[in-house]
Amino acid sequence: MKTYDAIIIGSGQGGTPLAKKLAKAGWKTALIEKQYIGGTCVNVGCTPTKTMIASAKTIYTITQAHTLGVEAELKSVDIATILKRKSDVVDLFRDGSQKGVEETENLELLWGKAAFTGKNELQVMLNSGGSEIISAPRIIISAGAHAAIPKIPGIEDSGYLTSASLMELTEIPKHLLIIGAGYIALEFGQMYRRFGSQVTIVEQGERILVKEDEDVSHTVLEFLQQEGIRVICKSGVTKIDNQEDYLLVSLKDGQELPVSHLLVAAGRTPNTSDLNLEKAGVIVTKKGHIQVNEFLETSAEGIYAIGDIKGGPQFTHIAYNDYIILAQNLLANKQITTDRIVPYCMFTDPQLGRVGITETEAQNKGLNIKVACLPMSKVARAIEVGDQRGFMKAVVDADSGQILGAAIIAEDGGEIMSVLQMAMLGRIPHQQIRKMIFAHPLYSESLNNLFLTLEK
Ligand SMILES: Cc1cc2nc3c(=O)[nH]c(=O)nc-3n(C[C@H](O)[C@H](O)[C@H](O)COP(=O)(O)OP(=O)(O)OC[C@H]3O[C@@H](n4cnc5c(N)ncnc54)[C@H](O)[C@@H]3O)c2cc1C
Ligand SMILES: NC(=O)c1ccc[n+]([C@@H]2O[C@H](COP(=O)([O-])OP(=O)(O)OC[C@H]3O[C@@H](n4cnc5c(N)ncnc54)[C@H](O)[C@@H]3O)[C@@H](O)[C@H]2O)c1
Repeated sequence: MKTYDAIIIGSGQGGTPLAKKLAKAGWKTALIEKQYIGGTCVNVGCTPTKTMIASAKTIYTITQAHTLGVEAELKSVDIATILKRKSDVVDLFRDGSQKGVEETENLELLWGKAAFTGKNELQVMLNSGGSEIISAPRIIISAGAHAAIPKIPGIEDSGYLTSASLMELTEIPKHLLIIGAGYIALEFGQMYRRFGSQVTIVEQGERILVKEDEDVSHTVLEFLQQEGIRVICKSGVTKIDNQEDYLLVSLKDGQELPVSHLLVAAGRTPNTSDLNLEKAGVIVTKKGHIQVNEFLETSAEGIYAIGDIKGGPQFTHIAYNDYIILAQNLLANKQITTDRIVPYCMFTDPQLGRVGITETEAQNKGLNIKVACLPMSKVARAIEVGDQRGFMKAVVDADSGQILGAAIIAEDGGEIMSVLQMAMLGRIPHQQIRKMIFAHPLYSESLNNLFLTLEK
């Protein structure tokens, strides 16, 4: 049996840098990966989607060009070239990451599937054949999640797509029906609508993005509908009939929709079921996520979990930040916790940049708050570039002036949100941002005016 100082299962955006960091600190480290270096983000998540969304944005820009006095015509959408460009970018990121792993001293990359055989022991079913038993006093589980497939009669025979397989489809769907109205549904829905698909989104909740404030969810719905996307909420798919050349999708309200393709975007299931976690004494939650404390420690001593597999917000920057926390705790005996401000950005167009608490959450907690709001139609930069969709909103503590949360729906909403995130971290009150100097005429400059609304 081979022994290491640390073993990491999964080479995502937390697992890979952690493996390199521990190895560089002199720990004999093994990184186990069953498929591709880079995990979901690089191979089938953020990188390919944002690359393809750039093509969709170009289509939109062409269709809007006349409003800026430019006559332009969209001739065709070349999905083969869009997919090729996407694959090239993925390869670039993946290869770079793999090279980095292979060149790191003290780090051994094992291609295969890991499962626990004991407390500190794993069996790796090697992709090259055979298996290996390895052990370490520290094991970090970073094995991610996969698309959840709801149990719907007929779904198995429907040839349904997930976010991963849709990005391999060499045709543009005639009519794409999407189950779910979360980030994946909305990003893909808008992208494929712009590519030319008819798009219908079916959501079980009472509205899209149900965790966001109602005004946020309403504004996002509005700009999606403006592009001709149909959104059906408080509904669900009850049955799918695979007809000869189309799918007949039945909805809860009795509607029957003939569609060409089905995308399942109904959340993600943690990759815990094949890990034999019970052999190591690692407890999972009812939803199958690994239970961790604020130090990312599992119920078993010496075993940690980072990224999507542990539940909570599922973002690349969270997996990466988990690595930052754990590396310091393991290597420098620190006691850093996961108590952190969580930013995120949905890459629709306009984007939804979000950080901290929502207005509704603040109200439910009984906090003494003020809410600043500014429509993008009052933002100089938005007027100049000709895209006035969306608004900026910030929730502030009425007593201290500290920013508690923000939602920015705007062309570069994520970047503007990040400015407010920095203010939250630096504890800069809104009164100071109101008078702060920003370069004119940036979007961020309008944070002056956003907080001016609180003085009126
Ligand atoms: C379509 C899509 C778009 C997204 N866009 C964004 C975005 O724009 N921004 C953002 O922040 N987040 C985005 N996300 C979420 C983000 O991709 C994830 O939160 C992030 O990748 C999670 O990283 P992770 O390391 O926890 O898991 P993963 O990246 O999934 O890595 C887990 C790795 O473990 C490997 N593995 C699993 N089981 C085993 C095993 N038993 N043995 C060996 N290896 C194993 C897997 O092959 C995989 O490589 C998106 C997700 C999707 C699906
Ligand atoms: N820009 C980004 O950061 C980004 C982009 C894409 C994905 N992601 C991450 O990927 C994860 C997965 O995304 P997602 O959109 O699949 O999940 P999600 O959890 O964000 O949304 C799933 C939606 O599907 C609905 N749903 C579930 N089952 C359903 C059913 N049977 N019928 C109808 N509706 C149903 C849910 O009510 C929910 O609204 C997210 O947690 C997100 O963090 C992030």
